[in-house]
Amino acid sequence: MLRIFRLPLHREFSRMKLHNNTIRGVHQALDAIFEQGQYADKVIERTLKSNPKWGARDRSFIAETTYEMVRWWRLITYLSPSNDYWDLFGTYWLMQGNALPPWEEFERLNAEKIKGKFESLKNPAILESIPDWLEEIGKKELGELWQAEIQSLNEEAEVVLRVNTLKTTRERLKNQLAADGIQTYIVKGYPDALVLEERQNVFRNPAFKEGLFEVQDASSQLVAAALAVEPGMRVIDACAGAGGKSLHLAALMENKGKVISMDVEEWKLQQAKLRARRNGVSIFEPKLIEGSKTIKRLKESADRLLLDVPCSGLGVLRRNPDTKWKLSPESIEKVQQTQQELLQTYPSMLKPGGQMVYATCSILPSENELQVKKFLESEAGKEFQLIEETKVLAQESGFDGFYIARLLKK
Ligand SMILES: C[S@@+](CC[C@H](N)C(=O)[O-])C[C@H]1O[C@@H](n2cnc3c(N)ncnc32)[C@H](O)[C@@H]1O
Repeated sequence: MLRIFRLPLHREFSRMKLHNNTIRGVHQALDAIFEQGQYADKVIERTLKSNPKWGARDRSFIAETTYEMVRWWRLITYLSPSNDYWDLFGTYWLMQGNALPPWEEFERLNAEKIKGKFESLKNPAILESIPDWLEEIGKKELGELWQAEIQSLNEEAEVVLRVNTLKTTRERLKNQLAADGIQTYIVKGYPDALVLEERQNVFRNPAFKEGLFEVQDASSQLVAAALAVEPGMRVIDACAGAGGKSLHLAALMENKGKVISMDVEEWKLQQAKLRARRNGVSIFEPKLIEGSKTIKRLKESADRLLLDVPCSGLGVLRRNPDTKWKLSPESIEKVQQTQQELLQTYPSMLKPGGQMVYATCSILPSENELQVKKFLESEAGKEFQLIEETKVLAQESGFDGFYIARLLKK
C-alpha cells in the first residue's frame, strides 16, 4: 500500500467500505467551511444533525475526515488533479495509503502521479499545509523552533478532561469512566487532567451531564492554576468567554469567595452561566462589559485578575485547523492591538499587592512576552513586576501552545 506522508492513518476507517453518501457529507461540510467561511466545529455539528440515519461510525468518519482535510487543505489541493470535491477526497484517501473503489467519481485519480508530485515538493509552506505568510511569520518569530512547532501543531489533538474537583476526584472519575468503557490516563504536572486513550464523544456520558468534568486541554489547565488563587478571594476573569477558566478558578477556590466573569459578548456569559450550574459553582457572577465605565467601577477591587486575552489561536491549531485559513497578518495585528489595550486598562481593577495572569493560546512572542515587556515599560505597567512566565510549545508539551505570565501589582 502506498502511504506517502505522515497523515494520521485511521485504521478503523481504512478498513471501512466507502459510502457515497458519507463522502457527500464531507463535501457538504467542506463547502460550508471553505466557500461560506463558516467555523469547522459548528459546520460538523450541523452536518451530522442533518442526517439522523448516519450511524456512530459514519459520524466519526465524517467529522474526522473533514477535520483532517481542513488541516491538510493546502497540500491536498496542491496534489489533487483538480479542485473538484471527489478529486480532493480521493487524493486525501490515497495519501494515507488507502485504496479507492472503482467508482467513476475517482476515475481521474492516479496514485503514482500524486506520489511523484509529493516527492518532488520542496516548498515548506505547502508541505506543512499553511499559508505563505504564516511560514514567514513563524520563521521570523520562532526561528529554528518553528519547523518542529508547526509539525506538532499539525497533529491531531488529544481529548483532555479537567476533573471538577468540586464534585469528584480524579481517581473516582477515572474509575467511573472506565466502567463505561472510556479509558483514560493521567499525565504528570497536570493535577486535574485525564487524557482519553481513544478519541470519542464524551458529552453524552452521564458523568458530563452531572458536571463531573469539562473538556479542556492540558495546557489550558495551567492558566487558572498559575493565578495562585485561594478560597475566599475576589477574582476577576476579565475575558471569560464561555467560562472555561472561571469554572476552574472556582474549583481551585473550593467554591468560596467570588469569581466575576466578564466579557463583551453576552451570549458567551449565558453559556458560562449554564456551565456553572452544571459544575455546581455558586460563586460565579457574570458581568457584561458595556464600555470603559464597567472597568472603572471595579477599580482596585480584585485580589486576582485573569487576562485570558483574545489572540490569534495559533497555539490551538490542532483543535481548530481552520484557523490557519481564516487568519491573516492584518487580523493578527489587530488582535495584538486589542491585547495591548486590555493590558493598558484592565489591570486597574486589581488591588495593590494583587496578582494577575496574562495568557494567550498563541505561540508568537509578539502576542506574548513582547506584549508583557511593552506593558511593563509603559506608564500603566510601572507598578507591576513579572513574577514568572511559562512558554508552552506544542512540540515540548505534546498539548496546545500557550503563554502564561504572572505579574504582581506593587
Ligand atoms: C481566549 S478567549 C477567552 C476564553 C475563556 N477564558 C475560556 O477559558 O473559555 C478571549 C475572550 O475575550 C473576549 N473579548 C474580546 N474583546 C474583549 C474586551 N475588549 N474585553 C473583554 N473581553 C473581550 C472574547 O469575546 C473572548 O471570549
